[in-house]
Amino acid sequence: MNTIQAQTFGGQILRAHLLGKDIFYCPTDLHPPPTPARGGVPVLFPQFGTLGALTKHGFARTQEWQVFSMLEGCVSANLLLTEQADWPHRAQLNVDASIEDEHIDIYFEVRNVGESAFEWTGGIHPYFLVGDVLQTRVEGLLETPVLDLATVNLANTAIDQAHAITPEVRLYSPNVNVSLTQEGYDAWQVWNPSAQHHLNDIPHADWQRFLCVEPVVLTPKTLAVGETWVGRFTITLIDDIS
Ligand SMILES: O=P(O)(O)OC[C@H]1O[C@H](O)[C@H](O)[C@@H](O)[C@@H]1O
Repeated sequence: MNTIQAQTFGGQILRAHLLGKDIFYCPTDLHPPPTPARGGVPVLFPQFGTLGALTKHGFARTQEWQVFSMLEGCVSANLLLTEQADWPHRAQLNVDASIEDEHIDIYFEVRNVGESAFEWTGGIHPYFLVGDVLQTRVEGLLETPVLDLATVNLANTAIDQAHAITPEVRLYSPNVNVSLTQEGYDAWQVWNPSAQHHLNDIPHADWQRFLCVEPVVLTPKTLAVGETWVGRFTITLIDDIS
């Protein structure tokens, strides 16, 4: 059965079970709030990473959202993000995810409901459960048509690369083979913390179990008052291992 599970903290999808496969890495012992949950699909807004002066990856992932599970296999999460320190704006964020047949569709919508225009970066940060990142490759990135994770020295160094956007990339791994398609974003960020990581919110060896391939907005987008931006991200299970 296809199922999808989310939590209100961060409006975060945690797990999705698609045609018998767990798609996302998510530790069983998640650190409780206010630590952002490391796993599933965090939402990053209004700042990607350290691309500005705000808190890393913005505030959305550490707020309590409203989550509605309307039907089995559908999640709708909403957050009215009000003024924060150094961010005197208001944004309505919606994440709508549905899982059907061999797809997971995730819509991320940002609407400026304040009284001033704002710039933002961000996006979504899926942790794909790959089984073994050292036997994983990503195909279809513009500058690196075949990114073979076995060759990037993850024993010593993290991979943290931004690639110009392409409509589709494919992730081939021992756990899942998926096609990733998007509209609205401007980059794919590829991240794995390597064996040398200092993350204290996952079992140490788990670095090898996931790879993040993130549809993101890295060039600041301006949203005028009342304007809405929509990003679409679709994960499709594929069978061929070429
Ligand atoms: O540890 P976090 O704050 O959740 O960030 C995890 C990672 O997110 C993104 O992939 C960034 O590109 C990385 O630089 C960052 O380390």
